[in-house]
Amino acid sequence: MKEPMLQIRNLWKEYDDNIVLERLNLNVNEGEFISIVGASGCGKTTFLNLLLGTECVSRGEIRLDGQPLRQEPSVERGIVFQKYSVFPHLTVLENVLIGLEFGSTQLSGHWLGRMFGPQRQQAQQQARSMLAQVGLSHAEHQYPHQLSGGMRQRLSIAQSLVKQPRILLLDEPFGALDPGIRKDMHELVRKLWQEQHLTVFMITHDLSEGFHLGSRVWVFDHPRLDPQSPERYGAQVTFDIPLHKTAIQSAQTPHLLTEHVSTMVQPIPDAI
Ligand SMILES: Nc1ncnc2c1ncn2[C@@H]1O[C@H](COP(=O)(O)OP(=O)(O)OP(=O)(O)O)[C@@H](O)[C@H]1O
Repeated sequence: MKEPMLQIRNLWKEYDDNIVLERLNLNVNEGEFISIVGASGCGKTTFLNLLLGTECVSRGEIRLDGQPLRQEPSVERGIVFQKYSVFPHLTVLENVLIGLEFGSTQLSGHWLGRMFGPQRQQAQQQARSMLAQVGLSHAEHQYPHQLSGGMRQRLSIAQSLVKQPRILLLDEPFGALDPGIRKDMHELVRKLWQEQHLTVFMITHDLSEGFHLGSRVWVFDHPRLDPQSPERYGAQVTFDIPLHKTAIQSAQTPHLLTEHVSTMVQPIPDAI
């Protein structure tokens, strides 16, 4: 049997006395789309930061392809935040290009600057193709302040995906968007997930969005809580809900989804 792409073993994350996450044991296969839901402050973003490598685990480990995950950001992992992370003084095309420039001109830890000649032409081609995929070809010379919220979020996605990561981390990516635009973005993310064979982790506060897009839903919660000392126990994944294609389709009809999910909910055995 194929080894899971990501293996999370007895993972703990603490900030001083604050235990944020405890005893996470999870496997993720390549190509899964994990929707992450849970109460505010229970450690969802912290978990994403651990996967990204901007935070270190306190105990336990994360393995990628059987090897310890590098505790620093790398091109195999891209992230999109709720707040637009684009550079305001660069055009749409330059915003996508800069990701490629950062990636390709690093030497001995120093960023040497811009690409030139054929290398730049190739990068421009790659950036334009990415902009076409997110539907922004017509806006390549515009600046971020000239774009709508949805367009800016498309740009953030293009910026992350142009480096062809295997893992895409989405931290409430659509939280600030109007419902109509969110729907368009759902279609875009679903298309990119399938076409680019990505493994996606998406935090959302919108349960229906999580069920609609995910192939699996994780619920982060505190199985143990000390009201006198809330920092004493960390959150765990208390429910791991696999959603097969039929469930994703039935997301359009919530009552069917509820019935389907109730037969598939899998409490995590060691969550107490
Ligand atoms: N760098 C840090 N230093 C100290 N404590 C931190 C740090 N980052 C997060 N925390 C703490 O970790 C806990 C979890 O925060 P986190 O942002 O991961 O929660 P969340 O579930 O993503 O919340 P929300 O849904 O509101 O975004 C909080 O108590 C927070 O104060």
